Amino acid sequence: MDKLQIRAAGPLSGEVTISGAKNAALPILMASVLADDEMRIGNMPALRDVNTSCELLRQLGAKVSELKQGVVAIEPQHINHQVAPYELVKTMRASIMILGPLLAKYGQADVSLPGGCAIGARPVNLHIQGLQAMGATVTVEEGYVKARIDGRLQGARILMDMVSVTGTENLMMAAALAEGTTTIENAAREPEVVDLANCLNAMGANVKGAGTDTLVIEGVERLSGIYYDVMPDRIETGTYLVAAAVTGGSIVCRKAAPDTMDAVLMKLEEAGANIECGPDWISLDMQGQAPKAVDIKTAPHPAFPTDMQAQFCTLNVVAEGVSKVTETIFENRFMHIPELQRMGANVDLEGNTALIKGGANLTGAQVMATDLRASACLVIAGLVADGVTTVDRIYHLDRGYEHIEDKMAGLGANVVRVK
Ligand SMILES: CC(=O)N[C@H]1[C@@H](OP(=O)(O)OP(=O)(O)OC[C@H]2O[C@@H](n3ccc(=O)[nH]c3=O)[C@H](O)[C@@H]2O)O[C@H](CO)[C@@H](O)[C@@H]1O
Ligand SMILES: C=C(OP(=O)(O)O)C(=O)O
Repeated sequence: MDKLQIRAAGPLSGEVTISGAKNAALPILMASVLADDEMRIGNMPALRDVNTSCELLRQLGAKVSELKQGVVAIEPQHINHQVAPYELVKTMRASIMILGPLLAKYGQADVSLPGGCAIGARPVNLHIQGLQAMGATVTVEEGYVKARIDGRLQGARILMDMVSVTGTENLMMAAALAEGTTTIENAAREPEVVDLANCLNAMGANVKGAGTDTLVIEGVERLSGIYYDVMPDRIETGTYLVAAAVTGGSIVCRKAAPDTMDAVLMKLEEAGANIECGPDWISLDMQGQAPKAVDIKTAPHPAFPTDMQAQFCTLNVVAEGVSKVTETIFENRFMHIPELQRMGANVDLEGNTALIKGGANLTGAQVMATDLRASACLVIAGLVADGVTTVDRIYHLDRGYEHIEDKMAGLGANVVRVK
């Protein structure tokens, strides 16, 4: 199994090109099921989750091919099978987003229940309730969500109990081909939800309100295949910016989307970074200074994203001052703290809050990555630790970071993949 070995190599400097967003690419790949003809999706990141999604589409019968680097062509008209098996779903929870498109297009879908993961239980009750409100019969049998509808799904008013990103996306895709109007209240406002809505509208859908908490979707009878470029990954961008801040460095992120990153950029400025933005770039300069500790509380967009919480824990561990990091989205998203403690971090965990005393001199250790962003925060810690840090189980990282060792090396870091 691959590992990453990291040695401190001074402040990060230079430029890094940001990839397409995992969390936009995955729903857009699932949305291709809704099209009558070929979809071409560009700015597709080379990630394990993208490969898994392509494999899922192939298992359904779709023809999927990589045209050139970063462009995937999908011919959904060959789909002849509506089952998403456990073997694939267990490796990627986002597979649940095939449920809405398959049901809306074919009237049936059997999707393995994704189950929990390291960060929490992650139920899908809101996805199921929304489809039921649209007239579907949904049962859970032998670990599978089995959904059926005779004819088309019916537009409905759906009030989401909690803000759910993939729940909103699943129901938006289903509603795009439903009969009549669907209203989704308390919808997620994440930029990736907006990217999916833009893609669906380009395919011929009528989705209004994306980016607000109320979506109004007029169902249409058919959607066409189109070319669409996936938006830049704001979490990957944030990860490199935090890495630069932790090392007291100065970097530029190219092909980024600064307008999707307000909460993260505000916190980096509060930590002492000098941030400048252009239409598609962000620069960060710490002017050789160590970061200052910042309090963080995660919440749905536009507040601070849970997917950046672990990286900011590492920043706070080495920063000047004390800080409080509160996680409100997932019940178990502090699995990185014990690993950071093994490297010398000074952290007290109290329920959903980490109290962090900054200024730690970290030492390299063998650490275990338990989820995607936990892995990223350990890599960042390794950039300033004395000695060698070895991050194990990096298949988590490969789910969400394209060629992380190459991109880090481009910024002057010493990060090596060991087979
Ligand atoms: C592929 C993708 O886009 N993943 C992102 C998505 O995950 P995902 O869409 O799975 O996360 P949700 O927004 O659904 O989860 C938010 C909260 O709602 C709860 N919940 C969710 C659905 C449901 O039916 N019932 C329920 O109780 C969850 O347990 C969690 O506590 O948003 C998360 C929160 O921003 C991010 O961390 C993930 O990177
Ligand atoms: C939790 C994440 O992803 P997923 O929902 O795919 O598990 C993430 O991207 O940090």
